[in-house]
Amino acid sequence: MMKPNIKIRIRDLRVAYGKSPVFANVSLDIAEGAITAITGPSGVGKSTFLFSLNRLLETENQVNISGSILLATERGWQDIHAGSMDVYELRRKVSVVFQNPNPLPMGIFANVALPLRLKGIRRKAELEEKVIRALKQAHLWEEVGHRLTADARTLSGGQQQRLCIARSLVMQPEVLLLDEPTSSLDASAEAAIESLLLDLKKTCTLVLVSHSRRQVKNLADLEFAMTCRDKNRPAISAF
Ligand SMILES: Nc1ncnc2c1ncn2[C@@H]1O[C@H](COP(=O)(O)OP(=O)(O)OP(=O)(O)O)[C@@H](O)[C@H]1O
Repeated sequence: MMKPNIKIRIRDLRVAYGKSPVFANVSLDIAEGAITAITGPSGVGKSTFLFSLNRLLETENQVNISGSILLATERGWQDIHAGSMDVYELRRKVSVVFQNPNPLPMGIFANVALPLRLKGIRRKAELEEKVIRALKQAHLWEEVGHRLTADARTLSGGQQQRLCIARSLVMQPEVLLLDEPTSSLDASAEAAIESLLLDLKKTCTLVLVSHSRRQVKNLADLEFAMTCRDKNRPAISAF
């Protein structure tokens, strides 16, 4: 079997809130075009790890991050913490889908078009083309194509989550970070998202935090389990 290309290279990563570390000494490679699952008990730091990959933790107070996270780009390896890295550009390339769907209080089309509008795209034809493509890619077009102006909050939970995935996909991300994306959904909505994720790895690198053994077994190409090394200091963990 050919060795996979590496999309994200993480070395000696340590994250602490104030003085207390959540984890330290985390080094691993995320393979390109694969689904990498991050598993482990509640509170071990899975979301913290995931959100470090597109600098989302910087919105938290008192967070201390050390170590390196390198992203493979068309210009070679780029350190995501380098001064030359534009954080908005990073988050366009490395996008997040949260545990609970978070559509904005506006129409279905408007939700998916929002990142494009924020980037200054105004041409109607371009917006339409990109939004429709993202909705199709997110396996949602068939269900919503006839009611694009309806409030996104009228969609079912599973449809809302696929809408949020479409909102990420509209910027054509290279990496999708998924934080337990199906844990708030029923079994049929979960199955729809799982088949979508398998499809997406043709175009994206996926990092999936999951609690479900079944999901990890069915979807993941690789798994990293976060564990607490020491019961008395459960904040420190390693893969
Ligand atoms: N903003 C914050 N300030 C301080 N501590 C935090 C903050 N966010 C998370 N923590 C702590 O960091 C640790 C790891 O939390 P995190 O949410 O990453 O764990 P997790 O493995 O994703 O948990 P779960 O599976 O329950 O979602 C926990 O002890 C949590 O209380």
